[in-house]
Amino acid sequence: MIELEGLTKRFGGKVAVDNLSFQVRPGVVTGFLGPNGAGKSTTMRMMLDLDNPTSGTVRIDGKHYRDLPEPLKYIGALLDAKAMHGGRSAYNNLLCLAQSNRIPTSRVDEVLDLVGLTPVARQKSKGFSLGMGQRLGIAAALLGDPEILMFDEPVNGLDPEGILWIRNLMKGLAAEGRTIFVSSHLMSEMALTAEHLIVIGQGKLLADLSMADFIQQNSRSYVRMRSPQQERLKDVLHEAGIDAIDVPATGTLEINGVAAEQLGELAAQHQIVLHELSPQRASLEEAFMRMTADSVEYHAHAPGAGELPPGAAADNPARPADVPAWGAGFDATRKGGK
Ligand SMILES: Nc1ncnc2c1ncn2[C@@H]1O[C@H](COP(=O)(O)OP(=O)(O)OP(=O)(O)O)[C@@H](O)[C@H]1O
Repeated sequence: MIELEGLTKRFGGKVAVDNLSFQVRPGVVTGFLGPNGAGKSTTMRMMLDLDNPTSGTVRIDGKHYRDLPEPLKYIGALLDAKAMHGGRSAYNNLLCLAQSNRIPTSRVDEVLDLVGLTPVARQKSKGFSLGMGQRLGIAAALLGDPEILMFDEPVNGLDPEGILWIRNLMKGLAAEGRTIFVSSHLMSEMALTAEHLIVIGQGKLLADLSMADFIQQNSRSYVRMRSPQQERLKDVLHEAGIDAIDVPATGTLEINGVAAEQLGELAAQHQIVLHELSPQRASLEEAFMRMTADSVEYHAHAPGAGELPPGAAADNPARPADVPAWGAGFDATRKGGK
């Protein structure tokens, strides 16, 4: 278990982490999300005592990091895969870590095997590809067989097979009852890996909830309809008092707040042929973009480019102007702490 209480970090006048309080619980993979510059790495560094908080505390299994007798046996972390000594072999990098943390040498071969680096164990790590470097960093995190593991962007540089491997590894470690805390910008990957989410923006807590609740509360669901008798369908919907949004790009209609069953029956009553009748649920990416739209520090302003994915917020007529950017269902009282 990791517990943060009022954690704050200022760099000069800049507040990088702003009064963060949350817990990371064992037995599930907890995803850590936030736009660029939100304060994720700074938070993780303070969790590992690599940065001093301006105020607030982090406890690892109830203790401050510096009071853990052999920290690697409690918490393993992959923060920067390039932090390894390039002139040393993969084996020697891990051996040094093992010896300085009183971890049996036999564990070095075990973790090398676990991450698939045994064939290159004696090669200098400076010749490693990005993906091999990530695997070595993960091996180092696993060395002390810790109950808590933290990974900052662990799938960076990994190929699809490597991404699948780390996903299964993290899920497997969580299933063993360990605490797994992972940051990633790859929303599709996070959606497949994490069960719980902590979301921050400009250093502040925006959400602390399950993946399912996060998506449900921060995205709209709607029904998509397509018919070869589209104009007739629009008239029928209009007569029934149902608002349909025309999406010319896809030749579809989008309907909010009416069940697909009801729409299908209405079409059938009027003998309208349907080529599509599909309930839509937004992706984690859309939910994330909606929630963090107000706290993105660095916007790209390409001509004509929207800042949200298709269907989200600004270009989405379904989102009324008075709905806050984190979505209609999101409980604003959750902002800043549970
Ligand atoms: N050593 C430092 N000195 C001054 N400012 C810093 C320092 N480290 C981080 N910051 C600032 O603190 C804020 C949070 O940075 P941090 O790297 O923690 O964000 P992040 O969420 O990890 O971002 P990214 O997703 O881009 O990695 C940023 O505005 C950053 O510029």
